Amino acid sequence: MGSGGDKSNPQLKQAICYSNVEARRSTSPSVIVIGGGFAGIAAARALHDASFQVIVLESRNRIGGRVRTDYSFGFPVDLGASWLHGVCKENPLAPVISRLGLPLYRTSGDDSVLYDHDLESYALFDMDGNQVPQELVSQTNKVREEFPEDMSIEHAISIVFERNPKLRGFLIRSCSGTYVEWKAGRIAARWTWTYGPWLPSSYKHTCQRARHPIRSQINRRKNGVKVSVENGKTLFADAVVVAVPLGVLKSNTIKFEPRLPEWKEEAIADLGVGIENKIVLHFERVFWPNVEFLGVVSETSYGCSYFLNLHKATGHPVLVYMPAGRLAKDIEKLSDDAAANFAFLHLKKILPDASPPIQHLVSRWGSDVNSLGSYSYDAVGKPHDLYERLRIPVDNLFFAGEATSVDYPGSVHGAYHTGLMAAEDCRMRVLERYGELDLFQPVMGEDTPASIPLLISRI
Ligand SMILES: Cc1cc2nc3c(=O)[nH]c(=O)nc-3n(C[C@H](O)[C@H](O)[C@H](O)COP(=O)(O)OP(=O)(O)OC[C@H]3O[C@@H](n4cnc5c(N)ncnc54)[C@H](O)[C@@H]3O)c2cc1C
Repeated sequence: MGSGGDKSNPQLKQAICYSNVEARRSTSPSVIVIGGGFAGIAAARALHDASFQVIVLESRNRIGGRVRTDYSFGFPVDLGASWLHGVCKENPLAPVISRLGLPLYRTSGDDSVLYDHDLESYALFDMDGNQVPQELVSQTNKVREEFPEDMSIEHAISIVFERNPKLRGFLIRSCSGTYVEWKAGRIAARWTWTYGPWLPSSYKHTCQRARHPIRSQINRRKNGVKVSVENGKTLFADAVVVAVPLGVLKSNTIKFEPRLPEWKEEAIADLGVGIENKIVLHFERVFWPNVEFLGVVSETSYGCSYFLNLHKATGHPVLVYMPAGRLAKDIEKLSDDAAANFAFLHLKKILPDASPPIQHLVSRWGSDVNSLGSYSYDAVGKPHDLYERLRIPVDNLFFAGEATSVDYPGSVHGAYHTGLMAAEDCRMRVLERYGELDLFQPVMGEDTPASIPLLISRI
């Protein structure tokens, strides 16, 4: 059995420097990017292209962050992100994916591609193994669309009950068992989450391989920033882009000197971080129905489950169990074997003849010190401007990452987009200081193709 646990390396190793020295003057500005996920790499790339000297500090021995593809089964499996949400509408990553010619596989429920989403692709079962009628599932989606204002998910579900008392039993169970539960009672129901095309051959293609460092103290100075990393090494630059996860910012692993302003600290404290994990089960053969998702509904949220059928998109006999919220947190306390067994027992409830998996992978995004959570979320009753507050620069410190994205929080394209925005803010600020506005290239290159057709297939 393989383990999907991310082998983090908190020890400082070495910094990676993107150097294009020939192309620069000796006065070319410098930036340190902390965090090599999509946000950090996007910022680093953009600033490098704008003639900055860029150092990326990354605490794992890989880049990609919450995008992680595992090949131990002999084919790619994503333990973090795998969907490109809203890709046909306004996903800023779409042109990158197109340029790389990566094939996409379309899954159900995207409100742009599949507005008439094909609910036949879902299969929810109750504890007796009976399939839950599809119209019950669609009611939850309908409520999501109707209520743009801030409200808890519990409240939203109660509205469905008022309107459709006969749905009561089923709805509470099916909702609490899927992605709603992981936010339940705590997240504001803004209903912006959409399901979109999915990239079966993994996100990894859009990252580059590299190895690097960190753990730090950031000292803001009038003329630049000093970053002291845990092995005693000190780096100086004109600016810093902080692109670590919100969970890491909350943990205070990175010290800011002087302290960040109160409004920024509040944003870090008040935005929520939720957990969702993937337990990937590799079987000898397929024995389940040909649907995209298999769900189990039950009286308690712990009895509910949600499996993604990778076979439909990849042809491999793989199911991905996706626990969220408190359940995900509790499962992280189990060993990999016990976690896989827990998922398998859920599967046996609906498919009693299921044969055990031959391999498994288990993610632990909540306890991994390099992420400390899976996604940011907007908590009920908290101010609505927290994502923006988290993004706003503080002097020569710039912030990027999914939790700084007003438009697309909790997503890869949100992270990517904020990386580009932070790079542009950084470029402008440093230019103000250098006073040579024509020296550097704009960060958002004009050569970005407006639209390249995406390769979206449906097997
Ligand atoms: C299970 C799961 C499924 C998901 N599914 C999807 C999906 O289908 N589609 C989608 O769009 N999004 C999805 N997401 C969300 C998406 O993965 C994230 O929003 C996105 O990858 C975040 O990118 P980021 O650059 O902001 O942060 P990260 O990718 O987390 O990058 C931050 C980087 O900072 C590094 N770091 C941490 N601490 C330090 C430190 N002290 N010093 C230096 N470096 C540090 C980390 O190692 C990491 O590389 C999913 C997430 C999870 C966990």
